Amino acid sequence: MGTLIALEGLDGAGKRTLSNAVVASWRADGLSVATLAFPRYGVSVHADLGAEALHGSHGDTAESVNAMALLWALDRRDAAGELRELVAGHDVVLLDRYVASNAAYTAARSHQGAAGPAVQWIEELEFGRFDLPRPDRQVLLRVPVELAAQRARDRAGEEADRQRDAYERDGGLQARTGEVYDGLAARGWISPWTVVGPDVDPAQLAADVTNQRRLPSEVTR
Ligand SMILES: Nc1ncnc2c1ncn2[C@@H]1O[C@H](COP(=O)(O)OP(=O)(O)O)[C@@H](O)[C@H]1O
Ligand SMILES: Cc1cn([C@H]2C[C@H](O)[C@@H](COP(=O)(O)OP(=O)(O)O)O2)c(=O)[nH]c1=O
Repeated sequence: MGTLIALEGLDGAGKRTLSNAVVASWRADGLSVATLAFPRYGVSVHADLGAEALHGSHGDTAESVNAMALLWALDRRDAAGELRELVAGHDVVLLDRYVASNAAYTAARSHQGAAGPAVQWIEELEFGRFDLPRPDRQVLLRVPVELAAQRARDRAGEEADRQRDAYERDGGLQARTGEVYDGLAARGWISPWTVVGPDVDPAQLAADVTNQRRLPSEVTR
């Protein structure tokens, strides 16, 4: 059994970039690592419908906080079996966004905090009803909202398939989402959190999060 780690943060925070560097560091240390990014665009019809809604399709779907959350949650539900297999077969599984993304964005869209009913609903839906594996640790890449927004704008300019969606254009939503993430980390929602900033050293983070929970393969060695 490996360690399941979820990387969380705002749009444009640098999750994908940090994830690549942390994975490279683990692999250099000889660990077997698997990665999965949510939403699983091009794999899950639910994820694709969600993205299309965020870019203006499917009528009023994107206006519904709960409809959007259900689409992202259904994507993960379909991945539950694969996730369990990945955890069984690797030392570390790193997820680029996981259930906390739904908790943070859903609460923020509902103008609620980290201890409010939206977060509770997501917890019961995804970890309860859908029985998704709980992450052993969650890492919050905490960057100033303006820096994340600037990076999302830059990326939209550089990559034709990364045009900013309705959430990314909503600065107020991003700021509230950042506050909910802070609250989730402070509460230790679901599992312990590690909070890092934009200047984090990926190799240090890689070492820290795997040392904080000794890998089962080390325990049996
Ligand atoms: N540490 C960093 N310093 C400078 N630019 C960065 C850094 N991390 C990411 N970026 C840039 O910011 C943009 C968003 O990063 P990305 O990793 O795609 O974010 P996310 O996955 O959180 O949305 C990309 O254009 C990326 O090249
Ligand atoms: C995975 C996930 C994402 N989201 C949000 C975060 C983003 O604003 C948006 C799309 O996810 P994102 O990872 O940012 O996709 P992209 O690479 O296309 O920018 O959906 C949720 O609200 N709940 C979720 O469960």
